Amino acid sequence: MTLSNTPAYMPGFGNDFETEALPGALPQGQNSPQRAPYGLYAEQLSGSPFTAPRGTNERSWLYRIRPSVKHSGRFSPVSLPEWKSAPAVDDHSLALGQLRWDPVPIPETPVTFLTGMRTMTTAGDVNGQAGMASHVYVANTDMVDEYFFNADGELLIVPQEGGLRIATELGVMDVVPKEICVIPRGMVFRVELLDGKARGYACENYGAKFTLPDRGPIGANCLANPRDFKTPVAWFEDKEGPCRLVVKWCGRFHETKLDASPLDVVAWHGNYAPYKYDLTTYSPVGAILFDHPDPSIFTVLTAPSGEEGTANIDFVIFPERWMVAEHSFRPPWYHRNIMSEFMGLIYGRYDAKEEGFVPGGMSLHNMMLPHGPDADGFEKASRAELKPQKLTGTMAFMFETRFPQHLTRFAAELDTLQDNYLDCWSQLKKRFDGTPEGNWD
Ligand SMILES: O=C(O)Cc1cc(O)ccc1O
Ligand SMILES: [Fe+2]
Repeated sequence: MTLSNTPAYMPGFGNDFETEALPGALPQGQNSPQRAPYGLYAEQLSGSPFTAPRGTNERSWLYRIRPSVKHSGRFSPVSLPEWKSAPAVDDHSLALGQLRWDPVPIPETPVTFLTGMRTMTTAGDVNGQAGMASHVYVANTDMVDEYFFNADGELLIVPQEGGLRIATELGVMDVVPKEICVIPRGMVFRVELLDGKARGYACENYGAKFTLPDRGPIGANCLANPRDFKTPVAWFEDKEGPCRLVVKWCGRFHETKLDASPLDVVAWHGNYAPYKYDLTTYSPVGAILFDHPDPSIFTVLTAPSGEEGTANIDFVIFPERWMVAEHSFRPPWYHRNIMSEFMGLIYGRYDAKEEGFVPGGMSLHNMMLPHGPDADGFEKASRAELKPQKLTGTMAFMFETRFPQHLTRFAAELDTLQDNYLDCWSQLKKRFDGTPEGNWD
């Protein structure tokens, strides 16, 4: 492990941060002094066009031992065959339908966060900077002398089993199950495993960055509060020796050799930075008298598409909470949706599917395909005594996108695909018998 102590963080979402790992390393009052302190090189990393409006303008100034351009020679292609990009309308013979999978097993053979990335779905178009990919990652080996950056999008990581130590150019984050993190497009990082092995989900966002949803009439508080987002303080390694930088660029992978660690940023300032967030600090707001609201009330982060109210991606959670709605069917309703829903379960049970949807598992309810509670869930909720009930031991999430999610061949042929998923609805009975009460025998 790179650090002996726990990483330190600065609170806030999208703040203009400043941090230095050595005293006086960060220039004050200007970005480009003739000679930067400690003989560091100044380098700007732009996450938005220079001319983006203030609200979406993102860049950081990095003061580093060597400029990023000092890598050896041209890039050469490498293959990471299970990491796919949109549009990837893979050749597979799985028929259209609602889908669910058990967890992807963590292999015995060595696999890192990078080589263990397995794409389940792709949506939109990586070249058009619109859409996303849903991945699972499985890992049992640290990335050693190996670094990565993704020019195609930011990466939202949702650990499900095993913690990750993510050493980025701007600092180190430990991210454990029930936490998430976001690594900006273009930022170099390496992943080590805090528990020897790891599994989780990742959403690769090709479009505009994730931001906090507006709260509208909810007001200034609740949902995800900005101060609960944590950005790491500056940290660097002055490490010489051969290493490798892998780059994802327009769906393809390339590598170049380096003779020193690229994690050599001694100080930085700006608002283009990685962050993590503890999902248990999310303050859900819901129905406190009757009915079941749309799941958008549980949005943690939203990535806008440019069309108002039509997200490129919403990252939504279903956290522990009180259920108090009177005379209401409390679980999710049956529905069909223009948006496409990829779901995962971090721990516990999901109220609409108490069986079959297991931690580490996944489901896909694609554009306009009907879904809702399984037959058991419907029966139970239709007869439940409606006293206040705490929904405990549960944390599911959804990557919901305006684009249809195309299945990869990996996902279509995965051993853990549940052949019998549709059966969960087959026992739903006809209750209509012409009487206003219906038949509840
Ligand atoms: O399909 C799902 O389980 C996710 C979901 C949950 C909810 O409470 C309402 C709508 C919805 O799509
Ligand atoms: Fe749904």
